[in-house]
Amino acid sequence: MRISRFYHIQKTLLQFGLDELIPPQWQPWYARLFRRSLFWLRNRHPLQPVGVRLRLALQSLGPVWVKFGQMLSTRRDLFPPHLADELAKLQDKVPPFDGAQAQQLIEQALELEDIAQLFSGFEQTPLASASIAQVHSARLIQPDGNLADVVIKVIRPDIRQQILADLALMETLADAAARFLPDGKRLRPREVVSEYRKTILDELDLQREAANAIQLRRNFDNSDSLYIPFVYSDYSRPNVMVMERIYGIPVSDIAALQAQGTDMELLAKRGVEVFFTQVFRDSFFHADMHPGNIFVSRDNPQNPKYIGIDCGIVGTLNAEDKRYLAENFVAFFNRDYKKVAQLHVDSGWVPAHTKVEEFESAIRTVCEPIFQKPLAEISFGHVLLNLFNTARRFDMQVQPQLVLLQKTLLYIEGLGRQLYPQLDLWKTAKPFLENWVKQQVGLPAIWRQVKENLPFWAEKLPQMPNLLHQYLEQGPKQQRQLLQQLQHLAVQQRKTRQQIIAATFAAALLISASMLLCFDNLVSSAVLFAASVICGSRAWR
Ligand SMILES: Nc1ncnc2c1ncn2[C@@H]1O[C@H](COP(=O)(O)OP(=O)(O)OP(=O)(O)O)[C@@H](O)[C@H]1O
Repeated sequence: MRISRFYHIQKTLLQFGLDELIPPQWQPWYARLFRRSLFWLRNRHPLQPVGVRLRLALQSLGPVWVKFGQMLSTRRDLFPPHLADELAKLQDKVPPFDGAQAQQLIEQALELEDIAQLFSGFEQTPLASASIAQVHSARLIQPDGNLADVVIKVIRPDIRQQILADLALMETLADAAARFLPDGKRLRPREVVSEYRKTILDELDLQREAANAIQLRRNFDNSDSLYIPFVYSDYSRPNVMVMERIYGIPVSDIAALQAQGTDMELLAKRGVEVFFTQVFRDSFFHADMHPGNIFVSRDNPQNPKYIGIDCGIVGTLNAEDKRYLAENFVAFFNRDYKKVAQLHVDSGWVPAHTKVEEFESAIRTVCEPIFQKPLAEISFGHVLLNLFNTARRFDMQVQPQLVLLQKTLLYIEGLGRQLYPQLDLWKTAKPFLENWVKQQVGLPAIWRQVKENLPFWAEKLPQMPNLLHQYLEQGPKQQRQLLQQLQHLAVQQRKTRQQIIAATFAAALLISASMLLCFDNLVSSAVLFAASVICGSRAWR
C-alpha cells in the first residue's frame, strides 16, 4: 500500500513536471539520465506555468496535500511570490461522505441507540463538507426538554490512517530534499513537514477544538466585538463536536453586510482590535481566520459583532515574545531600526553574536522603502514578513508561533481593508500597542506583578518561620559537609601527584636499566630494574 502510494505520488509529481523545480545545475548526470529513462512519466502539462502545475498536482494528490499546500502558501519567507500566490488558491472542496455513515459515527461516539434519543431533525445532507470533517444541522433535546439549534461536526471516517500514511511519505520526501538539494538547509523541509504534522493531527481532535472554543468564548464573554458559539462539551468526543448553530452573514458577503446597514468602518476596526486583544491581552489567538470561518451577527448592525467558528488552530505567545513583538512594532513605526535589531538579539530570535550594526543596516534596506507609502497603507503583516526574511539571513530560527501570528495578521489586514478600504491600521493599533508596552514597565507593571503573586505569597507566608528555621539550621551543617568534601578532595589530589611522580621515576629507571643491559652491565641493570619495579608498584597502589 505504502509503496504503491509512494509510486503514485512520484508519478503525479513527475507528470506535472515538478522535477523542473530543481535547477539543472543541481541535478547530477545520473539523476538526469534516470529521469529520461522514465519516458512514460513525461510532463503532461508543459504549457502551464510551474506554479499552476504545482497547485494542480497537490489538488490531485488529495486533501492532505491540499492542506499542506495551503500551509506552504503562508511561508512567503521560503517561496517566491508566484509560487506562494498559486498555492494560496488551493481550496479543499471535497465531496461529502455519506450522511447515513455520519449519523452512525455520531451514534457510536455518543453511545446512542438511535440519534433521535438526543437530536430531533438530524439532517443527513451536510450543511458543509471539508477535507477533514463535515457539518450537519440538528436540534438538540436538552435535559429540560427544550430544543436548541445545533450543528454537529464529524471527522471523516478513515481520514487518520490516510493522513498518517501520507505524512510518512512526506517525511521521506523531506528527508531526501534536505539531503540532496543544495538549498535543503535553508528550506528546512524536515521542520516544515513536522510543523504540518502537528497542525493537521491537532485538527483531527475535535475535543481540542472544543476546548479552544470554550477558552476563546470565555475570553470574549460580554464582548461587543466577538462572539464564539456555545460548545456542548458533554457531547464532545475526539471525532464529534456539538455546538450552537449561528445564523450570521459570512464576512466576505460585503453586499449583504451593506444591505443591512452595517457600520463597516467600525467593523473593520473591531477586527484589528479583536486580533490585538487576543494576542496581547490573552496570549491566545484564533489562528485560522480565513473568511470562511468569520461571520457577522445580524443583530444591531450599527454595533457590529463578529462570530468566529472553527477554533481548531490557535496560537499562543509567551510573555517575552509578546513584549518583544510590541516593542518591535513601536520601534519599527518610529523607524528606529537599531532598536529593532537589538530587540531581535535580546529576544534570542537571532544568535547573540549577531553584529547589530550590520543587522540594523539590512533591516533599514528592506524596510525603509515600505515608508514610501502613506502610513495608513502599510501592512503589519508585510512588515513582519520583511523583518523575518531579513532576520533569516542572520540565522534566525523559524519560530512557529510567530509565523502563525504573521499569517493571521495578513488575513486580518486583508479582511479589514476589504470591509473598509480607508482603514488606517497603524492608527487603530498604535494606541493599543503603546498602552500595552507602557503597562509592561514601570509602576503599573510592578503593581500588577505584586497582585498576581499575592495569593502565592499569602499561601506561603504561614510556612515562612518554619522554612527560615530549617534554613538557619541547615546552614552550619551544610558548611561542615562542604569542608569535609574539600579536605577529601585535597588528599586525593596529593595522592595523584605522588603517583604521577612514582610512575615517572619507574619509567626513567626502566629505560636506564635497559640501556645498561645493552652495555652488558648486568648487576647495575638488575638493581635499576628492581628499583623501577618498586617505584612502579608504588604508583600502581
Ligand atoms: N456553529 C455553526 N453554525 C452554523 N454553521 C456552521 C457552524 N459551524 C460550522 N458551520 C458551517 O460549516 C462550515 C465548515 O465548518 P468548519 O470551518 O468548522 O469546518 P472545517 O472542516 O474545519 O473546515 P475548514 O478546514 O475548511 O475551515 C462553515 O464554513 C460553516 O458554513
